[in-house]
Amino acid sequence: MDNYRFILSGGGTGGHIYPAIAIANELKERFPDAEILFVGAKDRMEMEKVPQAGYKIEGLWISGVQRKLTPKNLMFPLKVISSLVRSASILNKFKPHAVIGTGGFASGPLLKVASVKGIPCLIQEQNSYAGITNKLLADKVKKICVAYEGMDKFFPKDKIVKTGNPVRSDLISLSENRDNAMQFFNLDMDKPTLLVLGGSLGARRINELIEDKLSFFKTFGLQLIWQCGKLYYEEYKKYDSEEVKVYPFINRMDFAYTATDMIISRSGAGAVSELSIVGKPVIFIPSPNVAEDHQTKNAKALVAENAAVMIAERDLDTEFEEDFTDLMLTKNRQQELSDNIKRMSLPDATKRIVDEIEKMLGKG
Ligand SMILES: CC(=O)N[C@H]1[C@@H](OP(=O)(O)OP(=O)(O)OC[C@H]2O[C@@H](n3ccc(=O)[nH]c3=O)[C@H](O)[C@@H]2O)O[C@H](CO)[C@@H](O)[C@@H]1O
Repeated sequence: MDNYRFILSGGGTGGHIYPAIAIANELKERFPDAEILFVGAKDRMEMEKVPQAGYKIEGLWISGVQRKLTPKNLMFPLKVISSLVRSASILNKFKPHAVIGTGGFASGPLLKVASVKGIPCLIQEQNSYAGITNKLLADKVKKICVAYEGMDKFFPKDKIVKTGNPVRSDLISLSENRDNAMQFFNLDMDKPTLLVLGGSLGARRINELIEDKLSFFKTFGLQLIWQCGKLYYEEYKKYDSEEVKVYPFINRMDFAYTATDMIISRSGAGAVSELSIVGKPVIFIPSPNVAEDHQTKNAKALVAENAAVMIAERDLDTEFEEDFTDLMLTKNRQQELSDNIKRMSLPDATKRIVDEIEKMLGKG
């Protein structure tokens, strides 16, 4: 039988959405007749990105809880009840054989109801520090696919499988050649290119840094692809020029990774997994605003293997120019970082997760 029905749920940021899309693509590859439905949160990024990837999505009325007491929080219990009812109705109608959650608040109510109904559920945790939704679901689900060691601090040991993080297949084997990629961004073939990534939503402090260093980058003859984030685009689009290409969001990450010689990036779990596969020199600037400072931990794991450079936001003013110059001028060091980061990649993560889904279905 391969006319299975699967529901994938996760979202809020790209870090939860793209793993779900990668898993869906692999399910479609193995079970071409399978029906796939996504469930996300209304008004969040997944409502746009999932249909772009060719899948149907239903949106729940749900959001995270704010740390402070706000009017939005007063609505939270209502939202949870409404989402639980809506999840039950989606599950009754679609009758999935398995449900996969990739984190973010939308996956909470859906997987909760699915597990109560006895539908086999699997969750995938991208970070070395477990997200709250996945922690709450851990007892109810059958399997938990993780990317880091030591996750039994958060989850029951017997459910954990270390698979790595799913990466979209077009990023696993970059098939585009550099000329096409440069043409796509309208860049000069003969100049070195720096890619700046602020995570799926953009990063204010990285944008401020880049704005401040534009003439510094020019001294190296660099051209830039600068993903500033949807929220910040109005502020930074004025810098878009022949040598600096400013984007709210890059849909063709395959082109972006192919075009560039050097990368400055946040160290969200997805970025780290992708950049390990891409194998180019990276300077990580972790977000200090995430739970348990997990982006710093992600980046440090690479720095410990001499596979990337990391600069904390608080050190940017004093260290950035020196570290960047060092790396730009030392080709050997660039090569060393490229080789070492590539060694840390786990390119078959998606396949391994789908193997686990098959086992849950009693196959494989
Ligand atoms: C601020 C915040 O809460 N960040 C979290 C969020 O990061 P964030 O949402 O930034 O996610 P990741 O770094 O994990 O992944 C970003 C994903 O977005 C894609 N992308 C990004 C920019 C762009 O222009 N185009 C594009 O397609 C990347 O290719 C990648 O697939 O989820 C991660 C995974 O749970 C966490 O580790 C991060 O700490």
